[in-house]
This record gives sequence, structure tokens and C-alpha cells, in this order.
Amino acid sequence: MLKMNSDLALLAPSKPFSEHLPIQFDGVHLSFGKHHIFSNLTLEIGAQGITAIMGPNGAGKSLILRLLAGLLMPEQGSVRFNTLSRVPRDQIGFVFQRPVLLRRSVQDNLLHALAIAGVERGQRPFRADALLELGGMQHLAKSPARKLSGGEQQRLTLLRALAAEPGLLILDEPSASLDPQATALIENIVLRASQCGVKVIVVTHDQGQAARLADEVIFVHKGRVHTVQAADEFLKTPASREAKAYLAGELLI
Ligand SMILES: Nc1ncnc2c1ncn2[C@@H]1O[C@H](COP(=O)(O)OP(=O)(O)OP(=O)(O)O)[C@@H](O)[C@H]1O
Repeated sequence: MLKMNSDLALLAPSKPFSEHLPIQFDGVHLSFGKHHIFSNLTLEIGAQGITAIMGPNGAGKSLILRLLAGLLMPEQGSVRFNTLSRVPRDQIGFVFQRPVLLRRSVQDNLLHALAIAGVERGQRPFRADALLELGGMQHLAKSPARKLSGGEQQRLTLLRALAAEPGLLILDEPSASLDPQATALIENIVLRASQCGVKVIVVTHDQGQAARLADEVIFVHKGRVHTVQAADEFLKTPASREAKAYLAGELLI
């Protein structure tokens, strides 16, 4: 219980995010030159909790995340956050596939993120300590961030995204090249954030990870949403032939 209270103090969104759900993609078009990625993409992400986006390489998953975060704009159509017609960027934390860290210590990376998030100077060291503790990284506080192992770097990237107390956490294959232990550490933090009310959207190819984390799975293939199902249902009885082939390792784009 004590842990839950301290998690809440650290991870609960600075502003309630539920009022921005559902997120709706309506008639989204996106292309690069002659390469049409999305033609009339329609998608609703409404559930609280953790949404996984799955699908083969090149299906358009990362681009959906970029549209969600306002890093890309659709050529046509809209991405709405309930009644908001713009992306609430200040309430979104993004963890990219490859960690991008400052050439500074672990602690300084967090202090910098807290400063950008507008946390009062006097509060920053306490919050940085609490984040380090959440990530089990206190002993690495003074280490150069770019010298950390891949798993540690990814964990720090996640802590840095959480420093701003986002209402929506977007993760693009957060444990793609990590071993089971490093993956478990990341998943533990993501679950704790979710329990504190952070909406999580994660792209993953890892069926085990989808089973451990996700409440719902959105399956994307060739720029189209094929299925939206509860995670356990999707993993047992996927509702499209393509999703079934993907889960069986048979579907190539
Ligand atoms: N900046 C870009 N310029 C041109 N094409 C792009 C660009 N970004 C993405 N694409 C193309 O858009 C398609 C979808 O890319 P996206 O990165 O969303 O796939 P993905 O589903 O995330 O794949 P993966 O599982 O391999 O990460 C791919 O064919 C990719 O080559």
C-alpha cells in the first residue's frame, strides 16, 4: 500500500487524461512520395489501461505512434483526442525504439527532463531520486548515461518519459533487443504507471509481452486496422486470417 502511495505521488498524471479518451483516427491519409501508407485509416483507442499495437514489419505501427504524438500530421483526415482536435503534446511521454540520451550522467538526464517538465528546481533532486529508485538505478546515478547497457539505457529513457507525469505513455518496441530480465524490469515500470492512471500504448512483436501487459490489442496489416480485440481473446482466437497467420509466424508483408 505504501508503495502504491509513493507510486501515485510519482507517476499519477499531472492532469487527468481520461477526458481525452477515446482517441480517434478518422479518414487518415499518409503517403511518402508514391508510397501510400494509410488510405482512409480509421481507428479508435478508447479503453483505459494498456493498448498493444501488433502487426508485421512495415505495417505502419510506428507511424501510428508518430501521428498519435503529433510528430507527424496526416495529409487528410484527423486525429482527435475526444473533444480536442489537437494532440495534447505536453501530456504525452514517448519512448522510441532506440534510446536517445544526453551525454551526461544518469541523474543529470533525469534532472534535465524534470526541468523541461517545469518541476520546481528545489523539487527536482527528490523526484530524480524517486525515479532512480523506481527503476532500480540508484547505484548508477553518477554513471555516464551513454555508457549504460542497452537495458539500462532503455529503462532510463522510460524513467525520463515518466518524469513529466504524462497522461499518455507511448512506447515503440521498448524491449526489442533486451533479455528477459531487462524486459521484466521495463514491464514492471509500465504496469505501475498504468495502475496509477497513465494510459499506455505500446507497439510490440512479443506475444508474451502482449499477454503480460495489454488489455486490448490492435492488429495492423498493410496500413489497415484488421482487428481490435481484448488481449487474451486476440492471442487465443484472433479475429482475422492475417492476424492468425501473424501470430503463427507465417505472415510476411
Ligand atoms: N520517413 C519515411 N519515408 C518514407 N517511407 C517511410 C518513412 N517512415 C516510414 N516509412 C514507410 O512506411 C511503412 C510503415 O513504417 P512503420 O515504421 O510504421 O512500420 P512498422 O509497422 O512500425 O514496422 P516495424 O515493425 O518494422 O518497426 C514502411 O513501409 C516504411 O518503409
